[in-house]
Amino acid sequence: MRWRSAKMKQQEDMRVDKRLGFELSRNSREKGAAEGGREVQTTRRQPFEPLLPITNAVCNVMNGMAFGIRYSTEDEEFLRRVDAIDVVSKFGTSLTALLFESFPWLMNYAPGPHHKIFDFVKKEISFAMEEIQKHKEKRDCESQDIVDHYLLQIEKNKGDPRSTYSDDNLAHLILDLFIAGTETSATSLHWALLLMVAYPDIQDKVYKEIEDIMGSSEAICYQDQKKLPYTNAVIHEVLRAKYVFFFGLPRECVKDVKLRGFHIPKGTFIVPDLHSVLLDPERWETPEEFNPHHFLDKEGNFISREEFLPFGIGARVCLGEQMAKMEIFLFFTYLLRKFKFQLPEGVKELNKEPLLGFTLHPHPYKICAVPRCSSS
Ligand code: HEM
Repeated sequence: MRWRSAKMKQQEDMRVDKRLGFELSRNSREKGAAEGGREVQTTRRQPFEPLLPITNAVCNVMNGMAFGIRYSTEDEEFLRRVDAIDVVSKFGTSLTALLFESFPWLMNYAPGPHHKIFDFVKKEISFAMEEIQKHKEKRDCESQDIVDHYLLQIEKNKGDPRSTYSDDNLAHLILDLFIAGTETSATSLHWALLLMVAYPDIQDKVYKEIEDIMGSSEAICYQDQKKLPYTNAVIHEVLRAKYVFFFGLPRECVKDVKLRGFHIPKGTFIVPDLHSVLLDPERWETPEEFNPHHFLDKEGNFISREEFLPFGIGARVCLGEQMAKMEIFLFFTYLLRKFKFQLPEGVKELNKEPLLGFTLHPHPYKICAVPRCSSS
């Protein structure tokens, strides 16, 4: 089966059975994200680049969700896998990958990084296959992670010739989740810390709100975002102002469509431009500025905006939207409560422009994390 059609089929599986993955118990996701936040923390006052600890933490949350395993961030196997996932994600969002999707027969002959990628993919798939096997061997336990839930579906659909549930599809589906869900969330958090350093007043307001509302001892859970309107607005504004994709995922039109007078024939490739919505000057008061007030009313209450579409919209909206929102909220609040992030001595400012690519990363930067008195 071709790469693209195989991917669609596995994601369809996820949507068909709502209990899979994102309907897993909220507790396990929250616990995972909070533990991940702890891994990002550093008590070093020395300048450090936060991307690696953030990526490790996000990757570990995914490991927990998919396989029910958590690694020590020193673990060599874990670091090898994070590296492989990073390489595959970067390839998956590159122009070479788009070319490969469009002309697979041609790309098989062309030299380029995609040949190396296949080795990484094979290793990740065989890792997933081993984990699936281990899960099968101890099937007496309660269903806890994506593999457990999916294996249950394979069993239930045994004998149905139309069923697409299989070990192979499961392994590819998990790889897709790692690719779609690691770099995106990690990049958003990378932007969030940069912006907090660039706008220390906003950082202090977030800290004050968390301290005033939550106190310093209470653990924060995802529902608390309702009690923290300013913090919630800041996170939404990070996702809007520093949107992580250069352009949306390409889609293929499956039938002739008429849209606002335009005829779009079946088979047309559509590349959505979500920046046109997220930075629309007719919709946002100060589209180019980082301004949390886009999501606050005059009384300081959080307001949802229909123009806020970083996860897309419609039938193929981001599958991990809820998980990403939860992860970013929990990591962000955990870190801002523990540390004041600031520029290293002698550094005047950070570059707020993105590096151009399919995913829009900040330029590499270093910051200091100074423990907050009440939580150190
Ligand atoms: C800040 C974080 C994230 C952003 C901004 C984001 C954004 C998006 C966007 C714009 C799409 C395309 C939607 C469309 O075509 O209409 C998408 C698709 C997808 N996302 Fe995310 N995403 C994020 C995190 C995640 C996470 C954490 C996961 C999984 C754990 C995930 C899994 C997926 C999958 C599987 C698809 C393909 C869905 C399909 O084709 O039906 N994403 N995402």
